[in-house]
Parts: sequence; C-alpha cells; structure tokens
Amino acid sequence: MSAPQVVVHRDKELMAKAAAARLITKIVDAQSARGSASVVLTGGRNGNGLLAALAEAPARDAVDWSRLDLWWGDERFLPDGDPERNHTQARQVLLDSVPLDPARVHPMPPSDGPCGNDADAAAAAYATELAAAAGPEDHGPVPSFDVLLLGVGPDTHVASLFPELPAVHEQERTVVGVHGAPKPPPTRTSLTLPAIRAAREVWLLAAGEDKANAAAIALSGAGEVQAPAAGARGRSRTLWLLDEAAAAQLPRGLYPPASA
Ligand SMILES: O=C(O)[C@H](O)[C@@H](O)[C@H](O)[C@H](O)COP(=O)(O)O
Repeated sequence: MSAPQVVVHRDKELMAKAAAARLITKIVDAQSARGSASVVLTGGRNGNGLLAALAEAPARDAVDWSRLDLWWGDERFLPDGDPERNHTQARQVLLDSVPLDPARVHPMPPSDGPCGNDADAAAAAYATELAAAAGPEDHGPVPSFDVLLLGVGPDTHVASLFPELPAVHEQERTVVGVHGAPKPPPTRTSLTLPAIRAAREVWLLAAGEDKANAAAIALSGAGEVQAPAAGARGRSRTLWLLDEAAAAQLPRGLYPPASA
C-alpha cells in the first residue's frame, strides 16, 4: 500500500476545482491507455463539491463520458430517488448533465429495489456486481478502480466505515450492510477496507476546520479501526486533498500549502 501524499489548497472551493481538474486528467489518461476508466464516487459535501466543480470544469468534455464506469463507495439505504441518497445527489450535480452510458453507472441498490428493504442483501448484490466486473488482471473480486474518492468525516470515517463499528473490521467481504451508523441515516451499504485498497489510487477529501482533527489523527499513524481513514490506501497512490483549515493541525513543514 502507498504512503499518503498530502496536498493542501487555500480553501474548499479551490480544493474542489483542483481535485476536479486532477480527476479529469486521471480519467483521460486511463481512457487513452486502456480505453476506459473507472471511478468510485463518494457522498457528502466535499464529494458533491468535487462533482459540481467537475460539471463546470473547462476541460470537462475531454472525458469520454460514454467510456467511464462509475461505482459508489457507500450509499444511504433509502428508496430510489430519495434526495438523501448519494446517487440522487450525484445525478443532480453532474451525472444528469453528461452523456454517460447508463450500463456503466452502478448505483448501490435502494431500499425499494429488487433486494427489498434488506441492506445486507443489497450489499451482497453489489458485491456480486463488482465481482462480475472484475477481470483476471484485477486484485480480487472488484475491478481495479482508477480513482476511489472518499470524503472524510470529522470522526475519521470514510464511506460508511465508522470507528470501532463492525464494518471496519471486515476483511473478507467487499461490501457490507451498515446498521446503527452515527451519521444519519443509520442504515447504509458500504465498500469495506479490502475493497477500497484494491483501487489503484485512493483520494481522500477533507475541507473545513471540523476535519482538522480527523486529518491529524489519520495521518499520524492511528490504527484503521479507531481511524478508518488511516486504512484507506491505494495500491499505487494515496492522496489527501485538504484545504488549509483541514490541514491546520498537521505539521506545517511537512505539508506546505500548494496554493498560497
Ligand atoms: O454517505 C455519506 O455521508 C458519505 O459517503 C460520507 O462518507 C461522507 O463522505 C463523509 O461523511 C464526509 O461528508 P462531508 O464531506 O459532508 O463532511
């Protein structure tokens, strides 16, 4: 697993724009090298902020949207179209504005879908979908995602892996149901750390002073059970994208701001 690289931007708006530009380049490079690209989306303010910046990016259409596979790192277990679902929010800020191939967009099952109101069954169905998309060159029963995006919670959670809760301990399954999550809604589905770590690159997004403590804990060698963000590592790259407020508790010498 790759050691974390940290890039600090002046504020959350600039961080979102810079992350969007970085993602466009990564997708274009993957598509020119392999004919397609795969990205795992995250929910939350920073995740949606990145997608909104992507929608407005000047180079947006350098991406061949028809050859982009989109997955989710976690989902709130709610009915399809519920405004609180990460999928619904991603569609509103970006996905409905670009010419994606619907067959290549893979939302996690809703609570009113074929799995019924059973988050564990929904998780198992998504794990099956991931395994079906994995190839012989991939590292386990998930595709080798080019970029897996993760918002970081103030408690250091990523996806729906919360400190000390059962899902963060999972080492076998790639997707699990989450019950009793401290961040509403309590029932969710989430990739596990082994699935996250199958990604080529993992990018963690944290902006705002309410993330400063989480960033400092996760980057100071904390264990992944106490600080799930610490266990979110990519095979070839782990990149923390912060604004200055979220980087406030990091040793300044180590992580000088990228943009003054
Ligand atoms: O379903 C969710 O809520 C997200 O997937 C979650 O993991 C989010 O990324 C973090 O909680 C950070 O959220 P903010 O960026 O809004 O702080």
